Amino acid sequence: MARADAATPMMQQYHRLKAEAGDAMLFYRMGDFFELFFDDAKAAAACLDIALTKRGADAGEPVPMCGVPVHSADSYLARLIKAGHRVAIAEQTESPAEARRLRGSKALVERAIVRLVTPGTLTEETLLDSGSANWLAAIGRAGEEWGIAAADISTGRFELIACGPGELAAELARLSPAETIADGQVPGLKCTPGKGGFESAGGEQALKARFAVASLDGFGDLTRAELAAAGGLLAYLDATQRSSTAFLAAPRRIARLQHMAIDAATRTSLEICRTTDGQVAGSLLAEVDRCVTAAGRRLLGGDLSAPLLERGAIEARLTLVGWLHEGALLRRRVREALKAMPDIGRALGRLAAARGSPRDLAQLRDGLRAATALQTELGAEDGRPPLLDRLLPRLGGHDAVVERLTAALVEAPPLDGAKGGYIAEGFDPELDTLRAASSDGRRAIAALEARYREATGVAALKIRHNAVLGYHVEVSARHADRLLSPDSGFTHRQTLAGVVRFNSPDLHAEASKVVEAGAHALAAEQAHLEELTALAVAHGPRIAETAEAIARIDVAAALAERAAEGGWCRPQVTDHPCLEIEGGRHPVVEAALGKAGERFIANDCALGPHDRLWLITGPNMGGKSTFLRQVALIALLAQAGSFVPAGRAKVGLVDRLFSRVGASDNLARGRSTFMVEMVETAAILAQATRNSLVILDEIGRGTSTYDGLAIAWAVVEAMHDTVGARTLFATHYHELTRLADRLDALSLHHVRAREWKGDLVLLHELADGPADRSYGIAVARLAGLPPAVVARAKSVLAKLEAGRDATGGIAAGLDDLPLFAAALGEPEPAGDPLVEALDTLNPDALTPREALDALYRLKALADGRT
Ligand SMILES: Nc1ncnc2c1ncn2[C@@H]1O[C@H](COP(=O)(O)OP(=O)(O)OP(=O)(O)O)[C@@H](O)[C@H]1O
Repeated sequence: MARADAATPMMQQYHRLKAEAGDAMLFYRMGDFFELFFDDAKAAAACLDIALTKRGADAGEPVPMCGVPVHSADSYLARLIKAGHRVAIAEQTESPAEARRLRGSKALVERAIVRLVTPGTLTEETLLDSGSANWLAAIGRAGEEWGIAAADISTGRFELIACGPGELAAELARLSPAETIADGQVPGLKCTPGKGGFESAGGEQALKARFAVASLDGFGDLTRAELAAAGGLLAYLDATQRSSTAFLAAPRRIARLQHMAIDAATRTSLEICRTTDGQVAGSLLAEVDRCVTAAGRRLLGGDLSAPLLERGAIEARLTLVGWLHEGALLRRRVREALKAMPDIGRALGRLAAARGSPRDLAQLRDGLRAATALQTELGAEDGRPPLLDRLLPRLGGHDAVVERLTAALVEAPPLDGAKGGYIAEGFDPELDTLRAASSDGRRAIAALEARYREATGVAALKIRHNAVLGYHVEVSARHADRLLSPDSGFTHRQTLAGVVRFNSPDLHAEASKVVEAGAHALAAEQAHLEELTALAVAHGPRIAETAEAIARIDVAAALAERAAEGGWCRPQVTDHPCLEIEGGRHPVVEAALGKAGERFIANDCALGPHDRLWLITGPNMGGKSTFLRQVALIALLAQAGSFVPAGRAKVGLVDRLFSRVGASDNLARGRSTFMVEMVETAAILAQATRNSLVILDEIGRGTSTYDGLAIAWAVVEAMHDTVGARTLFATHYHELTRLADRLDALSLHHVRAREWKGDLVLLHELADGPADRSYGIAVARLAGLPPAVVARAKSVLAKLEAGRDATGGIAAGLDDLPLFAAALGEPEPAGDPLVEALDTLNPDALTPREALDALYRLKALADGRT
């Protein structure tokens, strides 16, 4: 392609492969580089910040091109995948020498796409985050039923989930897949098109073939939608992996209603595994995580994303955490042992995907050996919890594999198998002979060097080796003459600045022996590598079980550690819909305050059938949001099987958790946030049950005062009367506190504040009853609003309050409303001009200057009225 050659055979081959790659970028292997052409080159050069060049021509136009070296391709791949690209890898499937031998001197090397790299089908360490699972999710459908097949081929986990139309989004939110595929569009979801196979009969066949079973009964009673999803998943894995088979353990069926339902908005709002801006740091996961293994970290993320619903399973986890919590010494020993364990789950994933290295085998050897040692150690402990007794057998049973790997491998094998040197001495006598021959040869060459030095009298003569010349004699240019004479026995090979290189018959003979023995030794090692890999993969399902058991023990020990560190308590879990927390704290806020040397104020909460809705008022910055979230997080932690940041906690099982924050807190999202808020509130009213926990933070404040109050009012009534879920409702609408007179199971609470010498002191302490006043102006002053404005606002407020008292306030008359009266839909009474003027103001949209003007206008209005 170096010259103007319209459709060279190579370009034809490129276009054919590119057509096959479809919308994926094509990495076209040329020697030591992967080259990209045309639009791929432009996009990749921009994304990777590498040089875009032009080369040759295609159809008369120069071809844009860029390339990445093969040896560092992984890091470039990682960046492209992160940026949302998919990449097809076209490898040379024969060597140039073979091509020439078969099809003549100008023959083009054959190439084929060996793999499609997509976000959900990665196995390389460098492309993956060690601390989180990497799910590929396929969505199947049969009538009204939906199914999800999810695989993490980096560890072989495989889940099947049946769900109804309304549950799909929440299940996917739990998995948070790196890639979601479907056959066509799924409303409300971003999916990549799959590679076909999304139908139940084919899916059933594919599953049977994959796991070599005659019947799928052993996997549970799979729905047609699940089978269709599995079909699509397996077809996609085959299409992307091509030259190798992705590792999958037998599918695990995730039963419907096995987990607390948490929708995507709630996950975001509670910042469970990531903060609102996508970081792990600052999330609940980061604050809880004391795992010492990457597998433990992945499992903990999964646990917090999917709290359990079954009391027995939760208690089993809590008992194990409790046991390790009490046994501080044992916990330390266990954690020390775990810390040294390699990530055998991912090592196995790489080996199974035929991308493993000798080091991965050594990791299995060391990891499995350590697992057996841990089994013995824990097996000797008294009073083991039942969950541990179920885990222990899974840690062992690897003796034969470990023995074989121990005999076969050197202690610390290289990451790259290409150069050999990983099979231990004494494992294979033939290999040892070949190695001896090669090292004899190298010794002979060393002897030859000494002999040549003597014969030529050139003390600085050296025998060197490089990839182009192989073994050769090298002398400095000054001494070259002695070797250049025709009868010297040396043949000239190369002259460089300063040095001249030669060959000789003796050297050639010895070198051939070395090279030949070396090549045979390498081939022998390669054969062993393949055989050992096959052995490990055949043993794979058992290894995957061990990896999971290790992760479970790590998570339990980590949670015990976290509890000990923070003085957390074991929650009591009950089926009764209550939520009693004494001395509860928000783990993330507490840690942040702790770093700044400040103390977190613990608060209590007591929700039950007769007091299920708490209406919380109090000043801005008073700690309302923090309190709401800490209660939700404590319930979530408890059901995930963790101790909780409280002095005492009793948690009635929560089937669904909802958290919503009023629109004005989310202005950054830039959509009609009030609309979003209302849609989400509607979803809660439709989905929450008596066993749910709902936290609503300033719902209704994204619109005008009257509308907002009216909506908040109606939502509180509906939560109380119809839904009956345990609810915490934080609001600035003091008018809502009147609802307490009418709604039996509603109680009033406030975060305390005090004005001291004219300054506002926020106590962050929850107390019974409504807040006495709103302190908005005091907070504004705290925030540094100019004294003149603060003073002016105070006098406006005084007037407003006087007006309000005279008319009965903006909620006047609501007391007489029958519940859900149609009257709520009627227009508001012709209002006070002052209130109406206030109503038209949107503080978020005002500049300070406009705000001041507005205050003057309001004041003028008020003056006119009195
Ligand atoms: N229990 C507590 N102990 C100590 N500090 C707290 C506590 N709760 C909250 N805070 C501090 O107060 C800040 C504000 O809390 P939060 O956002 O919960 O207030 P808010 O009442 O919801 O305010 P707004 O009404 O303006 O949204 C927090 O960032 C934290 O620093």
